[in-house]
Amino acid sequence: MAIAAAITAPLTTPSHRSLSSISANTIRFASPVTLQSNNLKFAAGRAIQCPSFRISAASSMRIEAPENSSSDSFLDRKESGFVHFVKYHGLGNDFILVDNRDTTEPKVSPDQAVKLCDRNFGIGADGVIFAMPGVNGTDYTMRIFNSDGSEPEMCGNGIRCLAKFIAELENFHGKKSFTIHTGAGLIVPEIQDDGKASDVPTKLPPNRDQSVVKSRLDVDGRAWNVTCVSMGNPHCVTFGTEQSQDLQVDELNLADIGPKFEHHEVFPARTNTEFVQVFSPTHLKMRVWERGAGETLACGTGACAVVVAAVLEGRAARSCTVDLPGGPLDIEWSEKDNHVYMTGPAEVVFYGSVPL
Ligand SMILES: N[C@H](CCC[C@H](N)C(=O)O)C(=O)O
Repeated sequence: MAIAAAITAPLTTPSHRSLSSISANTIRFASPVTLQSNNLKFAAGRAIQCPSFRISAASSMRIEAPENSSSDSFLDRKESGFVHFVKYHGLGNDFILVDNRDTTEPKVSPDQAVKLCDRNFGIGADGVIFAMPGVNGTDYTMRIFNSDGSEPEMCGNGIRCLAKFIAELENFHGKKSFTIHTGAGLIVPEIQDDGKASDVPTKLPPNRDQSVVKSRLDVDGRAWNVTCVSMGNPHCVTFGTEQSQDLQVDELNLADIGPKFEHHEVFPARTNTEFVQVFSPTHLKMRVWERGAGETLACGTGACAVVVAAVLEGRAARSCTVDLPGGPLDIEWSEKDNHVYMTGPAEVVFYGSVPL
């Protein structure tokens, strides 16, 4: 079941609308990319302009709700003292999804999320995602806690799982659209009953066309070249050091180097870090150390950040397959509409109830 999902990270007001496309096989999101520079102060006192990509998804969605979903489904159970959830994953980047549509308060606290995400003493996941009531006129809101309890702005694999979760909860069939507010902006999935995904581009205000690529960042005594982008959440993409641009990602000790990037003083909100190997201009391989989650098997926003950074560094074409430890994602940064498309799976793993 291949699902592609969108990254939406409008720079500015949430007034723009974006659409995502979901089908039983493929969700395609279209996201215009604009560049904006952030000023970061490096330890050496040298400020670098660090581009932050803003992406706002705009396409439409087709979902085939599960045939057997019924009104008395498991998800309708409401015993007090328990949280009912559905475990989903997108390429092994796995999440506990909670129906939180009846309250604006997450039913699971950040501390409880840490416990639930524990792979030995809990359910086990990279994060907890809530389908919550909409705000400012949107149908739903997505909130997410990482497995360390921190709350990121956005999650690419997670939004694909959430869209499928909502379709099941609402028993969607036929043409249908709904809006999801996220910490990085709006996604408006539109279900097409003809199975087509139409793309409604979102117009983001032009940003300063400044961007700095392959900047030097000293980490752990080595001078890395990094391109930093925002998908609503922060990403630091590296293809290697000033000494060697031929990174062999499988040889990296991510548990050692990952936290040194994540907690580097130039990243006041911490960062997700993608380490990338280029097989060809259309085939990249990455490993990711996620902010607040550590090494994960996949990172949707990270894969998008990697392709945009690779294009800017002249290393890749605009359509690439990105191999992650959990599997491949197809990413396209469209020259035509400046959108980024991401295609990959989102799967239900199991249903469960947990006492809190
Ligand atoms: N840990 C990330 C959020 C999840 C992003 C990733 N799982 C994705 O699929 O985009 C952060 O703190 O920004």
